Amino acid sequence: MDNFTFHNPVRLIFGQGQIAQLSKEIPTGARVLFAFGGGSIKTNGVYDQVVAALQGAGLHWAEFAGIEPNPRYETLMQAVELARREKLDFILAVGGGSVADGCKFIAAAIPFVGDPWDILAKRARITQAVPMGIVLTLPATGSEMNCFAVVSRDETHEKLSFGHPAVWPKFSVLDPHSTYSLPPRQLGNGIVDAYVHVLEQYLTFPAAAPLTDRLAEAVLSTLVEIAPRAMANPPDYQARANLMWCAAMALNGLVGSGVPQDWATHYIGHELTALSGIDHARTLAAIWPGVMALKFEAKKAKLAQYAERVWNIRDGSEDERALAAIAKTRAFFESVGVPTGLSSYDLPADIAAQIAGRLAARHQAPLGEHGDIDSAMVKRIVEAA
Ligand SMILES: NC(=O)c1ccc[n+]([C@@H]2O[C@H](COP(=O)([O-])OP(=O)(O)OC[C@H]3O[C@@H](n4cnc5c(N)ncnc54)[C@H](O)[C@@H]3O)[C@@H](O)[C@H]2O)c1
Repeated sequence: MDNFTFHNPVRLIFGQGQIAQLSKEIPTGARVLFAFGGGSIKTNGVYDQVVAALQGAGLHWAEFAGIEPNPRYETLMQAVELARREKLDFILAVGGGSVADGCKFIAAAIPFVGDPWDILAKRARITQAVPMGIVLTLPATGSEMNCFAVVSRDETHEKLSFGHPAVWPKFSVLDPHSTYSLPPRQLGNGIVDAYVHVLEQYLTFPAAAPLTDRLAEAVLSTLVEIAPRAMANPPDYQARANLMWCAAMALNGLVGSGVPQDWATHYIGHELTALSGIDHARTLAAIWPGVMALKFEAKKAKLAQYAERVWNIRDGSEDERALAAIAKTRAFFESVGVPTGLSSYDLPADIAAQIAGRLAARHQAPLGEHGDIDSAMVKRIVEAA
C-alpha cells in the first residue's frame, strides 16, 4: 500500500426533506449567491424548497441562473462580477456536477488577484475562496464531496480542471427525490460516470491494499446491482438513494487511498468533450475500452480480480477472465443507454490526432499509472473508439 493522507471535510446531509437543513448550514447573516443551471429546479420543486430555507433563515440572496452543462468560463465570470458587485460572501450551488464545479471556480475566482483563467490554465496559486455549499440534483460526478472542478472555455475549446482545499464544499445536501425529474440519458450518464471514477482508481495493478480494493469493489457491485432499478420510471426511492451514495463515494478520496491511479480515460475524455461537446460520461464509456485494450498486459492481474469479485467470473485463464470482465463492463454501460464507442457521433477524421496533439502540447501526456501512455498511444486509443 502506498502512503496517503485521507481528509474529507464535507458535511454530507442525506435523505428526503433534507434541503430544509440549509437554513442551519449557511452562516447567519451571509449574503448568498444562489447559482443554478437551466431551470429544471423550478419544475421539480427544488427551487421552492431552497427559497423556503433561505427565507426561513432570514438570509439575503441574489440568484444567478444559466450555468450550462460543461460550465463555461465566460458564464461563470458573469457570476463572479455579480458576487463582487453585490458583496456576496457565500455560494449555494444547486444542480448537477456542472453547477457544483462552476461554483467552485466562482468561489476561487471572486477573491483572486489577476486573471482567473490562470487558476485553470496555469494552476495559479489560490490562497482563499468564498465558502460554498451544494444541493445536488444529479448523482454522477462526486463533485459534491471533493475539491475538484472542470471548466470549459469556448474561445479556445479548452476543458481544464483544478483542485484546491479552499474549494471543499462546507456541506452537500443529497435528497434522492431531487433526481426524480432526471431524463434516462442523464441517469445512464451518472451511473457510468460514477463507475468509471472507481475504475480509474482501481484498475491498475495489485498494490497490497485489500481494504481499498474491497471498498472500490463494493461501489462497483452496488452500481451493477441497482442500475436497472435506478433507471426505472416511476422512480424507486431506495435505488436512487443508493445511486446518490455510490456517486459520492466514487470520488471522495476513499477508494483511491493508498493505491496507484490511472486517469487516462478522463484526460482523453475531457479533450473529446472540449472538441465535440459529447457528454462527459459518454466520452468515458467510449474511451475506456481502448485504454484497457492497449494496456491489457499491465492491467490484466487487476482485471482478473475485478472479473472474479464484481462479475463472478471464475472460469478460464487470467487472460480470458480479464477479457470477459471488459466485455461485461461494456455490456453494462450499453445497458444504461451509453454507447461504448464513437461511431454514432459525427466527428472530424483527424479527431484522434487532435486530441493526442492537445494533450502533448499541455504536457498532460504521458498518462496512466506507469506514465507510459504517450501521444502515439493516445491516438491509437481514440482510433480504437
Ligand atoms: N468535480 C469533479 O470531480 C467532476 C468529476 C466528473 C465530472 N465532472 C464534470 O461535471 C460535469 C458533468 O456534470 P453532471 O454529469 O452532473 O451533469 P450536468 O450538471 O452537466 O447536468 C446535465 C444536465 O442535466 C440537467 N439536470 C441536472 N439535474 C437535473 C434534475 N434533477 N432534473 C432534470 N434535469 C437535471 C442539467 O440542467 C443539464 O442539462 C462535466 O463538466 C464534467 O467534466 C466533475
